[in-house]
Amino acid sequence: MAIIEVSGLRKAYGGRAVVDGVSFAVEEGEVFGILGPNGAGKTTTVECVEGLRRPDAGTVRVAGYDPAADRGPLTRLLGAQLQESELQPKITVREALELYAACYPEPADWRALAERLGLTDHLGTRFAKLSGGRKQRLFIALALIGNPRVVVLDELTTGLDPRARRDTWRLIEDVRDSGVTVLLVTHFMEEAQRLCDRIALIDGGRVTALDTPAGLIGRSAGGTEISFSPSAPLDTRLLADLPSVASVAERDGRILVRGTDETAGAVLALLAGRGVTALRLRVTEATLDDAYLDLTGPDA
Ligand SMILES: Nc1ncnc2c1ncn2[C@@H]1O[C@H](COP(=O)(O)OP(=O)(O)OP(=O)(O)O)[C@@H](O)[C@H]1O
Repeated sequence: MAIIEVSGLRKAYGGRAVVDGVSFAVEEGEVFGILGPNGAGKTTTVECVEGLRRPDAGTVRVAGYDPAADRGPLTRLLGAQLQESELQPKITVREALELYAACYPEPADWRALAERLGLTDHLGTRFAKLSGGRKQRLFIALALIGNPRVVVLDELTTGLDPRARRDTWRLIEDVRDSGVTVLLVTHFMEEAQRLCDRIALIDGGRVTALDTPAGLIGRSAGGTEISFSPSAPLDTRLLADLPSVASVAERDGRILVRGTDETAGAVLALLAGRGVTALRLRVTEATLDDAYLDLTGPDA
């Protein structure tokens, strides 16, 4: 069942449409990613979902509520980590967690959240003195403190070091496993590939592709690339005739075959049938990075 439904969403600033007919539905319990170039309209879209901006046209529903009109119920069911958030400079981590926990009828255990996010040793530190990464972790904790059904995370791990980023991914997986729906805006392909069940690519204010990470990768022109040096002369037309092969090239005695994830098996079977060995064989799979570059405009 869809818990977030966005349909024909439009938003213009100064007469310029920055979100121009965006539609998608997020199923309850999934991690749904929004990817796209700078200025594509991702934050504006999720801000309409959070009720922070009022759409010019289209509808947004979160668990059946209109975020722009039903502020009360929305606050109880949706937690948000904003892209550029600030707190009072003098507030300590403990005070912020206690203050936010007090705003919700059934808050999460803030000490457990602080522990999970590596903030326990910094409970007495004032916000202004926190490093960028610790501020980010505090905002994630505050997004989760109301025990939300839906959490919106905008550039979740920007500014985190690689270890903190991986810890945060595990936290998000735990959050997802507990049944919370996650709407995630990110620029990190590895993050999207690991965490997201489905991804909407937004470019120029429109959804240009919506699929699973594997589905998007499958659409990439790169596909799978197999390269090898044949142990004996081989007629490359035989390779080109294989059903899953997109192209075959020969360079410096090496043969380069592009195709799908079925191509490597087909090529190796053909070689085996002819008694030819693939020397120095390399198989490279396209990544979400390749798919992203193929599927978004040149400004990406
Ligand atoms: N309040 C505003 N007033 C005028 N223009 C705005 C406002 N907020 C955003 N914009 C413009 O709208 C466009 C879309 O912005 P948005 O923040 O939604 O993009 P984004 O995809 O989240 O980008 P990024 O990846 O850089 O965060 C940008 O050109 C931005 O400059």
